Amino acid sequence: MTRSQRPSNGAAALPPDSLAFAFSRAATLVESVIGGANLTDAFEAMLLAHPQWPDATRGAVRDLAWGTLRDYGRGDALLHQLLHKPLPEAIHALLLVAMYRLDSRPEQAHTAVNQAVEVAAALLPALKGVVNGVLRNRLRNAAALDAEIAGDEAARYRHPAWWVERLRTSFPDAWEAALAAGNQRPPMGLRVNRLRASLESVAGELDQAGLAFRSLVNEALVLERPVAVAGLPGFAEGRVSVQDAGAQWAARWLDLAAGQRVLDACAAPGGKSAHILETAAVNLLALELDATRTRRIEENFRRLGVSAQVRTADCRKRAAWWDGEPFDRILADVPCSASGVARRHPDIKWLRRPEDIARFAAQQAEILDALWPTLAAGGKLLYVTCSLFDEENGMQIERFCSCHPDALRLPIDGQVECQLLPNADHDGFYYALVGKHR
Ligand SMILES: C[S@@+](CC[C@H](N)C(=O)[O-])C[C@H]1O[C@@H](n2cnc3c(N)ncnc32)[C@H](O)[C@@H]1O
Repeated sequence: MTRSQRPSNGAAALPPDSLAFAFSRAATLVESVIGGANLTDAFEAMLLAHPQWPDATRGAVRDLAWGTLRDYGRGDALLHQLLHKPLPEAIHALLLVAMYRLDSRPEQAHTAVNQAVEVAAALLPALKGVVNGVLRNRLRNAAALDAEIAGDEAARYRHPAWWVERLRTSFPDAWEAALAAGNQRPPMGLRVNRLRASLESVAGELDQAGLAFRSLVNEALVLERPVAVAGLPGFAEGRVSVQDAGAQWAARWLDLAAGQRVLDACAAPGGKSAHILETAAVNLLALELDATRTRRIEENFRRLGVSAQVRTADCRKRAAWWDGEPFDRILADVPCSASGVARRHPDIKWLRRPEDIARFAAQQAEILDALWPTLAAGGKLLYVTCSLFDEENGMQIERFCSCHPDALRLPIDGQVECQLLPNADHDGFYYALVGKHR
């Protein structure tokens, strides 16, 4: 980068309530993710450094960064057509954000171009003409450019080509709908804490607050429009929690009864553990590898008025946490590719590599094999991922059952297994239930 191409700190001088300011901050996040950073961590660090930002600024930066990264496959392909030589990373990221805005708010196209040029003027004045030219070119030649990238799968489906191929193979009738749903903003699911409220009373509170919702068969509620948690009636008092509707099957399918010994082996932030405790008076041990995340389980339990033994431990190292008493139920909600929740974490789509999936699968196999001896004869283990990839799901459980002759596949809702694909109601999850022979 030459001296005139080095970003100045001029973006700090942009008015904080302007679209230009939101563009510049969203572009910083996008640039970090392209460089390999985790989007949520980068955003949290940004907010920590700028506690004075009003909610509207935080929201605008978040919407632009998340939206740009959901659409990154398309933006990247378009820039490939529009640029003749590489630009500094900050300007490249700014163009991606501005192009996302052009697509999502076409009625404000000219404002978007002007605001992006202002950011460039503040960052790298020598390149403001380039930013202006690229964006105007995009607007002028929209149809031709769209035709040019029509054959590019990552652009068309806004997911990496290898990801598209895996879904096409696994779900010949549903892959396109799953990818399309994966590009939408995620729904906001709610769980009612039956120890403190009824479905009817929470429905009444939501009505009173003017929050429209729908109820699903598993008694999860889905808001028609997501709101900030602070604006959710009953949240602070522990009557209601935010939990995706797809995650609310775990407590049901575990077939819980009072007095059972239950293990949640990978528990943080504690959503499914809390649901278990709200469902039946069981004796629960919640394990979590990461001590910071263990604290989130404890905070959630306090808010909801439930209690259990919570420990920071690696569930694969049994000697460190198991007292030798078998469990009647085990929930193994294992770490995974998170490909079923990529619309909540769009950086995942672009940071994961195909070879990462085998690494997750190996880790999941280790966890399953380590937990199996702790399950009582006649007990049940529910295996859960938020993945759409067979290696982490059906293939994993088939491998497990073929290695453990005392393992027996049990039906879930009359099916061998349950693969939920992302849709308007819930994220993507996989469930399999395994029993142990008596
Ligand atoms: C999918 S998340 C669990 C979500 C949680 N069950 C819920 O519903 O709120 C997986 C969790 O497992 C933890 N984890 C990963 N490896 C682990 C291990 N070997 N032992 C215990 N926890 C582990 C991760 O830190 C992460 O918090």
